[in-house]
Amino acid sequence: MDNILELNNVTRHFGEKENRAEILKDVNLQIKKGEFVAIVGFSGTGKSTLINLMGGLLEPSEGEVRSKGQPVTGPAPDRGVIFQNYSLLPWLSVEGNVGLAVNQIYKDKSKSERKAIIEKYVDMVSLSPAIHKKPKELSGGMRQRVSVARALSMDPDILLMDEPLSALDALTRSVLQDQILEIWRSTGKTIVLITNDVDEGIYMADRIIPISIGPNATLGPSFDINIPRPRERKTLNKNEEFRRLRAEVIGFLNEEKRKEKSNETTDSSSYPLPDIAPAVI
Ligand SMILES: Nc1ncnc2c1ncn2[C@@H]1O[C@H](COP(=O)(O)OP(=O)(O)OP(=O)(O)O)[C@@H](O)[C@H]1O
Repeated sequence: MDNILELNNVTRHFGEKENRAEILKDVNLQIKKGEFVAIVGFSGTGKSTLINLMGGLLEPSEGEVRSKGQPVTGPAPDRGVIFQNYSLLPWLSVEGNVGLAVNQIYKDKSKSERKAIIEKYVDMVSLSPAIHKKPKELSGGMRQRVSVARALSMDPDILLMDEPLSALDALTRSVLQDQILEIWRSTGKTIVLITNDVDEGIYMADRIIPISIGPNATLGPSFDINIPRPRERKTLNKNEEFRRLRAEVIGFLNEEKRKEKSNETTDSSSYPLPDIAPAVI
């Protein structure tokens, strides 16, 4: 099967000369249509940079991103991005926020057709009773559902999710995990989920890929998750495959942390002496 999304030797830095920061290096990734891939890593390693590259919101410094075989040169409606911070317009209702995307994509449709599309996606995330509410009247989980509905309303082939659930409490988080899984199952979309939670990645995805710690962060090995669906949340941590995968992915991440620490201690320039006067004995 052809890859719907491909990253070939992608490198990305920010700044120039003494301010140059090497964030990602030689990132290679192939994603098949309909796959659910989770990318997991520590904070600040370059996960958002990676999703922005996939979404066409950032350009690679080297290498290329391809979507359905074509080079990605900017954002496009077939790649919907869902951000961690919801990014809703506070003065618009749920209907208005989802409508922004719908009006942009379905310019040729009549007002009533567009209204029906908005309602369909608001319903898909179970927010119909709150359709006229403004973001400040919604909980964090509800706001995130609005941003999911907004991304879905453009009917993208690929949903790129940048830690969409990390600001939510555990209970809301698990409800939304299941809602996203149901949307994935019923629509057949391809999903890339960035997360800082290994368990979440294994519960939801077909594959989980840890990302190393930068500078020059890159993707680690890809672990296939051979746990039948639907996965039973309550008994998952007793599942042998779950435990093995969890140990391997956490093992990779811990080893990364250990390497980072040992680099810090051998590099005296990044290990300044404390600014205190010696004690008089
Ligand atoms: N536009 C930018 N200019 C300069 N540096 C940037 C820019 N965007 C990101 N960075 C740097 O790149 C590194 C990776 O950032 P990124 O947001 O991709 O990490 P992350 O893994 O998503 O972090 P978190 O999990 O905390 O959201 C950070 O050191 C950040 O300061």
